[in-house]
Amino acid sequence: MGCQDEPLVQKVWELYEQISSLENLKPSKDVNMIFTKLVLTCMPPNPIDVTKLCKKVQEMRSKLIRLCGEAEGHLESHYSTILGSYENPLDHLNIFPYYSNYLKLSLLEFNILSQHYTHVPSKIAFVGSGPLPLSSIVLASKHLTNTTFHNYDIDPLANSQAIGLFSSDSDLSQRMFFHTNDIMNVTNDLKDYEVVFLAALVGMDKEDKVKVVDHLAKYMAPGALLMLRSAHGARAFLYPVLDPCDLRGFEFLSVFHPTDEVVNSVVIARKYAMPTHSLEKGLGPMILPNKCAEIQAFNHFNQGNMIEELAIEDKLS
Ligand SMILES: C[S@@+](CC[C@H](N)C(=O)[O-])C[C@H]1O[C@@H](n2cnc3c(N)ncnc32)[C@H](O)[C@@H]1O
Repeated sequence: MGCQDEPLVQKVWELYEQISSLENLKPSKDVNMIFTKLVLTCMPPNPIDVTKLCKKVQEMRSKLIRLCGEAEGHLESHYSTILGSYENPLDHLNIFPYYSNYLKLSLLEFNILSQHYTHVPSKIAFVGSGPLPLSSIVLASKHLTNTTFHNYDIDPLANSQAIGLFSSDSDLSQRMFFHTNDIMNVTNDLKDYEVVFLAALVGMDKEDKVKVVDHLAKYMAPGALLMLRSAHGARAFLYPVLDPCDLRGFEFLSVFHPTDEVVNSVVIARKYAMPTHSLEKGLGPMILPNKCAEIQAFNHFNQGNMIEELAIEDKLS
């Protein structure tokens, strides 16, 4: 499979060259047009497996993911500034071009969470909330209306922009908290959260993202849920991909690959109830996710979207 001979790879490569030659990635007609083309080019069905691409294309992919992340940050900051100028910012969220995507993504995440968590979480952490924390806003205002959200961002400017959006909202201003910190420096506080969400742009490649997941596995409470965003098919040109075997210390529960305009795949996993070293002695449930090769995934379809769960054979008994 593909180096630059694949038509899709050629198209993405052309767009990458246009993006990397832009003067800057701040929102403008040209920037918006090129990124819209890129997102449409990567829309399913594009069953490309990016792990099988040649080295040159892999290098392009990791640069493109970083460029997309930079552009997303500028886009959020731009609209957060505009929203912050309104008297009631949260009444005008629909000025953000991808607001409807967040409505769909947050509904999807809430539904998947509800399948694995029987009661309403009281405290949630959102890691990588950004200058426009739409995931937390939509989840808190439309789905988890009694839950407190602790938003973490490494960028103080992102948090100061985000905080400015809530002052006029009597409900959310009491339930949204912001912490400026690299999540890798947050330790004991992580055990307070029943659910931790990990934004797609925390960890810009698999290696960095796995480091964050390992850190969360070390400090999250046993049994707590991790919801993270990945990508599938050609959308892996836009975001890093995490596989079940990357979730060391967690029991992989499921991954959902949307086929509509929601770009991110949604992964849910549960922190093992006991330290993984005791699991390896066969004292706990079956396979550890890091034994990838021994896990067979099976897919079943739900309204055209693909849900992957794992048929885990008992290899330790
Ligand atoms: C652009 S936002 C996207 C999230 C989006 N606003 C949402 O609601 O889903 C991603 C944010 O992750 C933050 N980030 C990246 N690495 C991080 C880290 N190690 N710790 C905390 N925040 C991080 C970036 O500063 C950025 O603001």
